[in-house]
Amino acid sequence: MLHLGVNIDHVATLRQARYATMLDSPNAEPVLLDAARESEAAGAHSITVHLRADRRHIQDADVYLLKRELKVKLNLEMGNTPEILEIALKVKPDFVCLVPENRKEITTEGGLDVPSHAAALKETTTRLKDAGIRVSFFVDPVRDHMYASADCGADMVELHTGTFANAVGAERQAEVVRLVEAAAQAHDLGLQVNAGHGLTTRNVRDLFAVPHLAELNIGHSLVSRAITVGLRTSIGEMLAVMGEYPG
Ligand SMILES: CC(=O)[C@@H](O)[C@H](O)COP(=O)(O)O
Ligand SMILES: NCC(=O)COP(=O)(O)O
Repeated sequence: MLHLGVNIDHVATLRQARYATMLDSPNAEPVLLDAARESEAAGAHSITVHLRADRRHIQDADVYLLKRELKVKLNLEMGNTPEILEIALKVKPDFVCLVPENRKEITTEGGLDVPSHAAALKETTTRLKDAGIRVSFFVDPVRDHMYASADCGADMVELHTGTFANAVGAERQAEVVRLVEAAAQAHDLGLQVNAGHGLTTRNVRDLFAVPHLAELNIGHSLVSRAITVGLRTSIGEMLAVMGEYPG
């Protein structure tokens, strides 16, 4: 069964639009924990949050609160920096997904360059795994990056689907081929295969040619759709489509 990790970053984006950095201030809405609970009630298998260095959406206190209150597993996305690593080691989420981060980007623009940063990634992965945290690498569907992820000790890869989501026609088909090959390689290397970024109920069926998928992490489209139909319906619609995955 294909699992859904609901990314609630952009619930916090709306809260931060009023700079409600004091999470107990009267204008700190929407309440992130309410969104997490709605997601759980809708059938989310895990909750994903990205604690960015610039704290543009998720705040440190959110991560501690979610870890304490969630019934489902917590997946923390983070750049490989000493500051965020120390927080991860204190919070002890169930999973960490290491992602590239660029302060000026509007959203995550691609996967980690694993071969170029192998030593640093390996060291962080070891520290996280020693703390009992399963580690995922957010990667583009590139052969070398699958091998390098396994070499660094990652348990999982999350295949970056942003290029897939932005492509149309033949370009999307070409990206699907890359994702199919990368998923097969990662699986052969013993890595759990996840995917995410830019996925919607309109494009996700095109991804179903990719084998071995265990989990999709989806946020922006679910939160956007929730504005008109509510989070439970939005997540329910996605889970219904994901139920068609043949794997
Ligand atoms: C790594 C990733 O794909 C998610 O974190 C996604 O980027 C949502 O967060 P942002 O929109 O802040 O990038
Ligand atoms: N890692 C991808 C993720 O968590 C959600 O990405 P998006 O659906 O918000 O683009």
